[in-house]
Order: sequence, then structure tokens, then C-alpha cells
Amino acid sequence: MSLFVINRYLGDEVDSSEDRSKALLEKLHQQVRNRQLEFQDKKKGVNEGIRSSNEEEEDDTKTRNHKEEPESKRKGKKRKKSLPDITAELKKSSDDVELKESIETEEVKVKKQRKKKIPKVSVTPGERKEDAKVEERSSAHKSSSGPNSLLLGGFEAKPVLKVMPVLPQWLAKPSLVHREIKQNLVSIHDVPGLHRRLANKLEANKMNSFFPVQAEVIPAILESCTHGFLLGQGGYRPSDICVSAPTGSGKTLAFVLPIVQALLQRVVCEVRALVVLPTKELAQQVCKVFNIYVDGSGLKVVLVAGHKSFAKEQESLVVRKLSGSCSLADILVCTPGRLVDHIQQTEGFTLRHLRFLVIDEADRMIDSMNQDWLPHVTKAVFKVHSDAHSMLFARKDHAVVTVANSSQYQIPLQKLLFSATLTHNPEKLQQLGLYQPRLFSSIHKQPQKKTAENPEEPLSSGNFSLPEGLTHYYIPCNLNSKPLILLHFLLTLRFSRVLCFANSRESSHRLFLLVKLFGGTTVAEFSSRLSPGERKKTLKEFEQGKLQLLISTDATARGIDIKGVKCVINFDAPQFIRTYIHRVGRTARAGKAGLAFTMLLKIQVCFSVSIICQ
Ligand SMILES: Nc1ncnc2c1ncn2[C@@H]1O[C@H](COP(=O)(O)OP(=O)(O)OP(=O)(O)O)[C@@H](O)[C@H]1O
Repeated sequence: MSLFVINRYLGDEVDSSEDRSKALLEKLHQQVRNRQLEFQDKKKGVNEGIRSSNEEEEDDTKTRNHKEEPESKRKGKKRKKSLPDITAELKKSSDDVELKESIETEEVKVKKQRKKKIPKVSVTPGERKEDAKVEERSSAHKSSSGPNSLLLGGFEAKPVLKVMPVLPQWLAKPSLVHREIKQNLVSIHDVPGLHRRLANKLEANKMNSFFPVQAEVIPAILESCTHGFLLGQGGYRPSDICVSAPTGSGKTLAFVLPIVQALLQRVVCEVRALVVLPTKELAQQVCKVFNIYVDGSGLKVVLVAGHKSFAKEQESLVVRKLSGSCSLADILVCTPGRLVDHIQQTEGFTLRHLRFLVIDEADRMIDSMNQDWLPHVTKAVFKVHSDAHSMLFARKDHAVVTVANSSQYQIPLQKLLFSATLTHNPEKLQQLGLYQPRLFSSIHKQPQKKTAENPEEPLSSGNFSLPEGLTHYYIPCNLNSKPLILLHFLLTLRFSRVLCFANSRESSHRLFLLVKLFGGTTVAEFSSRLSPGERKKTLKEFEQGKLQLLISTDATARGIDIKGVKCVINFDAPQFIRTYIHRVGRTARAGKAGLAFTMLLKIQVCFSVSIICQ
């Protein structure tokens, strides 16, 4: 309706006499000028009322003149406006002028700001024309929108801020562990809190001093036991511990000794320590070390890694009595697959008393998290049993620690992670649900940037450290010369106890047949082609020095401690830097010297050497 009225009015204006429009226009200009003067002379105190009364007088005289006009003249005009109408129109017009002024001033402001922001650059005439067009378009757009409307920019190139990844404090600032073993031995009597019985055992095994990682980690784990030993009180829960130290630096004893010491006082046999390892051979090796230190203490160590039938493993875990099932294990050493099988199928098997969860070769175990073994363990640890009321210290997994739930007594679960190549990727570590973790690391460098080639791990050995006694070389060669180079090492240089790695069991078997056919050396192969019994026998013979060469897949690359390995040969170059670190780590263990050779095809040389030498 209002739109119609305005249109109509404007039409009248056009149709009315020229004098009338001129007079109106003149009035508008006059009003604008007066306003400007008014603003300027505001301080001088110019009386606004006088000016407005003058204007009214003028208006009156004009209307009077109108009235005096002859009837014939007035008839020619379509319609006359009354005085109040005209003043309202004038007011509107003056408002429009103000509006225009304010728009103009806004435009000037924006232009000034743009001039400030955009640096002057030389432009071609063509560009200038284009710019002028854009300017015209934008000014037209701006004038169409009101002074309060939001002006959208975005034509200028704004610098994009780079998001910098930041490591959590515990990963960025670890407790440092010396890499050099021989220079940093610590007498076993200087390590606080170690039980006399264990110290005697160590001395009996001709170990008079601790390696650096043991001197740091053993007291830390023991300390977490002294506060509450087996029970958490008042919200006390020990920090989880992560250890990243080179191969052969003695990480196994770093968790075996404090666990045995913590459990020495136990009364009832329950599974209180669980050690999870990726392979059968590793599990057997760790079980052997536990057995040395629990000897004579009454503690029972059980191995479930698929080395015997499932039924026999069940019998070694639980015994059924009239009063119910009783655990036969204090310390359980296992592989993840068999562990899950027992959690699901072995009647009476429980983890509700678990105090320590050790994850050895942790980075490899994180990779196998898709097997879901950890959720099974956590579920078993916090499972609510039918006889929970009879359990003095019932366990609950509280998502949030509150005063109410922290005042309850319950056995805390502590996770201990060990690896020579522990990932520093917080996203991966997060999968383990660590509680206020503490990191012990022998890597003194900041982790390096990820690369497009390997987004999983940074492309540098700078994240991991190699044993100090290791000397490693690469040999540029071609496919045909590889076996000849190997035979040269064995027959001409007469290297003994050589561990040679191939990338697949087929490749390892072919090489084994070739070397055997050539003769002149004692050789065996080690891969999943062999039965567990055969594998055990082969490793024993190699350790005893009955074999000069053992050709293996990556089955022996991790954690296997074969005494006296003098030389490691990578017949096939490993695919990942982590695999390289573990393979060459089978020699130069416990501070001893060792040699490693990697045969590289010409195409591999450039890439691999730059990785290893960084
Ligand atoms: N304090 C010590 N004194 C003498 N020898 C030791 C000591 N601690 C460990 N060792 C020996 O050092 C060797 C390497 O130890 P261990 O297997 O624990 O190393 P690791 O760090 O677990 O290596 P990997 O990362 O390859 O698994 C073993 O033969 C072990 O008996």
C-alpha cells in the first residue's frame, strides 16, 4: 500500500509544473546547506529555531501566492498538495540526502581501509580497466545496501595460519635413559628398594650392575607399589610407564624384577601380572627369565602361547576344587590370540586381581590392536562377578574420578609398555588408554616430521636409537651377486654365527637350499615352515654354535636374544626402518660389539642409505 502511495506521489511530482520541482529541489539543497552550517556552527550556538521559522514563513508566502492564483491556472494542475504534506516530503527528502551522505562517508571509510590493506602493485592498463569495473560494481552494490549492512570482503589474499602439532608433555619431555651401556653401569646395591633376595639372584647370575634403563625403570615401578602396594586408596592410582630403549639394553629385566618383588608378599595365588608378547618364541624367552627370578619364592609363572594343546594350557591355568576354581598362575606370559581364547573359553579363569599389564614390543602390539585383545582384557579385569559381594575390594572402571569413587579401596591396574621402537604417535598410544603415563626414553631428539612416503612413522632413524656397539654397512650389489657375497662372508672371511634375514619364507627357503647345495658351511632355516618344536631346536643349535649360518624370516627379528650372534646380514633389504632396527639389534647386545651388513640393489641404495644414515 505504501509502495503504491509513493509511486503515485512521485508521478504527481513529475506531472506538476517545472517551477514547483525546481523550488522543491532548491529547498532541498538549501536544507542540506543549512544542516551542514548547523553542524559546523554548533559550537557557536546558531539558533536553529530562527532558520526553521524563516522556512515556514517562506512556505506560507508561497501557499498564499498559490491561493491568489487564478482559478483557470489551478484547473490545469491535476492535484495540489497541502502544506503538511509538502513539509513531510521535504523531511523525507532531507533524510534521503543524509542517508546518501552517510553512505558516501561509509564508502570513503571502506576505501581508505582497503587502501591500507592492499599493497600497491603495478598493474597493466587492461587490469586497471577490470579493476575499475569491479570497483563500480561493488560501489553500486554497496550503495544499494544500507550503511548498517555487513560488507563482505574476501577478495584479498589472507595468510592461512599453519596448525602446528604439539606433543603431550609426557611424550615431549621424557625421562632420559643413557644409550651407552658400558659407561653408565649402576651397581645393583645403588638402586633403591631392591629386595635382598633378588640382588642375590642377580649376583648368582653374574650380574653385578644394572644397565641404564634398568637403573631408571626398576625404582620407578617399585615406587608405584610402595604407595599402595596392591591396593589403591583415596584415588591413588599409579602412573602407567612407557619405555623406549635400544635393542639388547636389558628391558626384560626392567619389568621382571619389580613385578617379582611386588608379588613376593602375596598370600593367595591369583593372576596378578599379565605379560603379552607378539610371538611364541618371545613369550617362551620371557617366561624363562621370570622362572629364574621366581625360583624358590612360591610364585607360579604360566606360559600360554600355543606351544601345547589348548586343553593342556587350561589345566595349567585353573584347578577346580569343591570350593570353586583356583588359579594356578601368579604371572601369566602369553600371546594375544591364546589369551583371548582363554578369557572366553576357560572356566574359572579370571583377571579380576590383575595388578600389572606388561605389553612388550608395544609398537607391534599396537599394530595388532585390530585383533581386539585389549578390550577383552579390560573387560575381564573389570568384570562384575556373581560373588562380587564376597570380594573385599570390588573393582570398578570409573570413567571420571570423583571423591565418592576414589575413597573406595580397589586394586589399581598399571600398564607397562616396552619397545626399542616405541611409537611417539599420541593417536596410536591413545588406543591403550594410558593413565597419566610416564615415558623413559633413550632418544634425545625431537621426533621428526612425517613424510608422504611413510605417513605412519617419521622417515628417519632419529626417532629410534641403535645400540652403541653396532657397526653397520651397506653393500651395493645386483640380484645375481647377492648369494656370492654371502658365501664370501662365510667361506673366505669365515664369519661365525651369522644371522641372515630374507623378506619372505619362500626367499629364505630358496637361499637355504642354495647355500646347502654349495656346501662348506653349516646352515639352517627358521620360518613358519617349521613346527614350533623344530624352531626351538634350531634356535638352540644356533645358540650353541653348531650352525655357522641361520637364514630366517622376520620371525626372529624382534626381541629374540640369541647369545653370541656376531653378524647380521640383510640379504633382502627390510621394508621399514623399524624392521631394520630390530633385525640389526640381534647383534651388539648388552653393550657388546656387533656387525651388520645390508645388501642393496642399485635402485635401493639412494633411498635406504639416506634413511639409515640420518
Ligand atoms: N644387568 C645386566 N647385566 C648383564 N647382562 C644383562 C643385564 N641385563 C640384561 N642383560 C643381558 O642383556 C641381554 C639383552 O637383554 P634383553 O633381552 O632384556 O634386551 P631387550 O632390551 O629386551 O632387547 P630387545 O629390544 O631386542 O628385546 C640379555 O642376554 C640379558 O641377559
